[in-house]
Amino acid sequence: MVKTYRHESLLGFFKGMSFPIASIAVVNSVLFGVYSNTLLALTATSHQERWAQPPSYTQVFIAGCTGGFVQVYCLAPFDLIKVRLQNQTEPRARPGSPPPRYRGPVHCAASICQEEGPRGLFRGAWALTLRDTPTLGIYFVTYEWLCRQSTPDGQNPSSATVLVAGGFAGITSWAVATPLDVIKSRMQMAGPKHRVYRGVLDCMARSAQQEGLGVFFRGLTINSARAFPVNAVTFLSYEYLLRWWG
Ligand SMILES: CN(C)C(=N)NCCC[C@H](N)C(=O)O
Repeated sequence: MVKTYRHESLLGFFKGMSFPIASIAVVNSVLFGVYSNTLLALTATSHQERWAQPPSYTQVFIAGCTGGFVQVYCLAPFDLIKVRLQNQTEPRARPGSPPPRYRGPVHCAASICQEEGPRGLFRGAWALTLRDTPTLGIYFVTYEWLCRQSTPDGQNPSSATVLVAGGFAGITSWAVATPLDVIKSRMQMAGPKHRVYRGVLDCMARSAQQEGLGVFFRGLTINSARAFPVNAVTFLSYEYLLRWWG
């Protein structure tokens, strides 16, 4: 934090923020929409009946994995641009200094398309699929399990339960996802001119060889600190929106 502040001022902390904001509504709608509809197809019970006739954990896991798999293809380009902008550490342009490689999200997207072709926007998508498919299964199972543990059978969980269960589901999912998150970000940073890795396994092996196993847990603390409030609010919004409109 200190280094980022000294080098890039407060603005350094907000780098790459506009794209995640634009994308989060779309990505979460796809994730929760596919999850709910898969659960509906598997159990034939609506969201209102879900706490009275709870689905099995296997059904929740399959629905979560399906949601995770589908949302990757909306998330991949936004995530790539975020990672490229966040890793660009030049101070803000001063008169006379060379401009940064990417001037903003739109310029970043256009440069990637120009230099790497439109498929370049999906660089790292395979690693993202490996990260998100099982992780989102675990995410929804953790949430369901925590809600059921602290709610009498057949009743809707309280808001406090939803907040705590959502927060811990977020932390658990990031604990599981962090090793592949590290690999995914490394693969996204490699361009066609600097293709550093031959694939996910090569990236894993070389990162572990060069930096030790600790490399797979980089960012875990900050991801977990962020995950609790973000996912508490995400699940509370999901539950209430479906109760009102579902
Ligand atoms: C890769 N992982 C850990 C997940 N996709 N976890 C589910 C939570 C997603 C939520 N939008 C967040 O950013 O925390």
